[in-house]
Amino acid sequence: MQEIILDILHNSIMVKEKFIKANMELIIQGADKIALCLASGHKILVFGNGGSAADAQHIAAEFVNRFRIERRPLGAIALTTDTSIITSIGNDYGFDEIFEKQIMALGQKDDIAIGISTSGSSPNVVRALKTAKNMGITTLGLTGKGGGNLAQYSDLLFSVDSDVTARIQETHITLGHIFCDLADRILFPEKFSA
Ligand SMILES: O=C(CO)[C@@H](O)[C@H](O)[C@H](O)[C@H](O)COP(=O)(O)O
Ligand SMILES: [Zn+2]
Repeated sequence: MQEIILDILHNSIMVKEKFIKANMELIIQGADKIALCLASGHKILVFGNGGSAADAQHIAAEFVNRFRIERRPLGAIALTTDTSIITSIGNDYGFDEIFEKQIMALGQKDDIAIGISTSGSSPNVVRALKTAKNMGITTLGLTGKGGGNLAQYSDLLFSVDSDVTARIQETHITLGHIFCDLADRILFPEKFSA
């Protein structure tokens, strides 16, 4: 058992480290886009299924409430939380449209859509990101190896080189925290000076 635990830990560290070192510039570019979007009064729309739905909510909460510094609330909405919206769209149109219709309702040009799918092939995430791109919304795809169908609709693609869902998710939430930290530093530099 101890060997298994240590193997999971080691793997989690390796996957994260490899991803971050290989994508440093891309990560900074993503944080810049997020900061610019929020500075201009636009918002982040974030969505995914299962563990990635939890990640979407976690990331939105950091922006709306706070991360590590005291600052004004920043605009972010997880499209995974309103059960009336999700069940009515799912019931009347189908599960594949639960995020897409919310993007159509809430999204505005120059917002940012963050679609999270470890396989890159969840139809509801792919459809929403495609529609967002067509609406002039900047699209960030957080995915696993290769990026699947999500890749073609992602202005910036954050593809984690692993095929283990849990390891990919662990890297995604680390990336989410890095985005929050960097966006705060770009938006509120005075709060970080000594
Ligand atoms: O958290 C986990 C597995 O770690 C699961 O709940 C997982 O998120 C679900 O199976 C999702 O439906 C997988 O979707 P996706 O990441 O391939 O888009
Ligand atoms: Zn999980």
